[in-house]
Amino acid sequence: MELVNLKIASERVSFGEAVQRGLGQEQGLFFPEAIPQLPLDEAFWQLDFVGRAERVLGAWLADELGQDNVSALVRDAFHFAAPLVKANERQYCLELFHGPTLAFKDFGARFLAQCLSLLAKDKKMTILTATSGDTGAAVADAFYGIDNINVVVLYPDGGISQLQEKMFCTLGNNIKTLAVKGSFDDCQALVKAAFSNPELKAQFGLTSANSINIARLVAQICYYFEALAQLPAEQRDNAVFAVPSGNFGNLTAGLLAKAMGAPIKRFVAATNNNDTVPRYLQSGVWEPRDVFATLSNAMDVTSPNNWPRVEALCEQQGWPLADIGAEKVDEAQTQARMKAMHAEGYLSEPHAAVASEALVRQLQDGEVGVFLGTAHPAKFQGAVEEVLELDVPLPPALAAVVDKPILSEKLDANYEALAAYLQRAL
Ligand SMILES: N[C@@H](CCOP(=O)(O)O)C(=O)O
Repeated sequence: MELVNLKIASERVSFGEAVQRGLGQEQGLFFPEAIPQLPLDEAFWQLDFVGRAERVLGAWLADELGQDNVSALVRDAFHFAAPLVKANERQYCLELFHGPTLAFKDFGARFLAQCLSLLAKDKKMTILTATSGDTGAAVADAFYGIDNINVVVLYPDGGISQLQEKMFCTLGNNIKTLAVKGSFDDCQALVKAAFSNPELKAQFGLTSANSINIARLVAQICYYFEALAQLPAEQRDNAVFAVPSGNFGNLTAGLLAKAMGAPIKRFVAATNNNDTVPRYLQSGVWEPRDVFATLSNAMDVTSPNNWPRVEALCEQQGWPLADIGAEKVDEAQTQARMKAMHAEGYLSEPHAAVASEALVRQLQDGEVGVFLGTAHPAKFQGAVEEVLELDVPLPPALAAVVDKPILSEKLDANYEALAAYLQRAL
């Protein structure tokens, strides 16, 4: 697998280098030069999730890492299910929240942790990561207690749910958390600025665990094939995927699955009021606005990091960008959809409701909708209980942290403050 820096075409790296470096020069994202194809015979669809993921990731990585290593990484990373659950007559939810931190980020974060332990062995490293809610917990869980790796997570102070915060800001040990006085976009910009300083990068062995990191994305490809495998075979060619979108890593992974041959009919990028992409696809003008705080806070992102990869992939594959549907779902529409889904017998948190609403608007005759359930409803207990007027019990992973104290430090949203923190704390 050779990857090219989308900003500096002469910078080409292997998968192993890309994973350890995170981001290329001039903050360029690494992008695969060629997309491997998968033979999608009936035997492939009959495999279990882990067996299928071994094939999917083997197609990308076996040449470089060896298929035995790839299989071992997959088996250690993916030990939880991704069930496809019928939400109503025309829509299924691909529930990606049955991992240790109850969000889809567990797939990518755990696979990245496995990759780094294979590739970097005992090298001292620092994972610098920005989160709008779910990435932080998944990364913290995946790297907790690993001796040679420190994790520093930046999140918008007051911008994530209390339970999301409890999941990664109460751990201590090698997990350091910074409540930044700013938005998620500020956090992400700080992380990228740190990667752009070669001395700082070398001093601390900085790398990223956001979807900047290609290991996160290739892992996420696997569950798109899983959804198709679980659909009734006669519906497999008519599936429209609605992806709750913040940083657009999840949509990028879906497009990569399609480029590998997954028979996905089309995608709908579903955003909340932070609608930079839907506006861009309408007007052709890229115009991020100030962040808007919503119930679906993990999608409160106005400068989605992965968009250059989406554009590069569409160009590489000859797909018109306009083929990607995009829907903005506002707060009232999100709440109305949560209520409608509950009446239909499905309990949803706000992010999945945004995606389900996008399907309601976009599904055409003969199509079947799959929306991604990116987080467990209990992670948004407050919002779900208020909107649906019911009690949401906490699963054990949340009950275990709910009474623990938050250990985060506050940080001003400026680069000097972050650099000084790293010098002092690591
Ligand atoms: N929505 C994310 C924001 C970071 O996205 P990532 O996929 O690039 O890690 C979150 O929940 O933290």
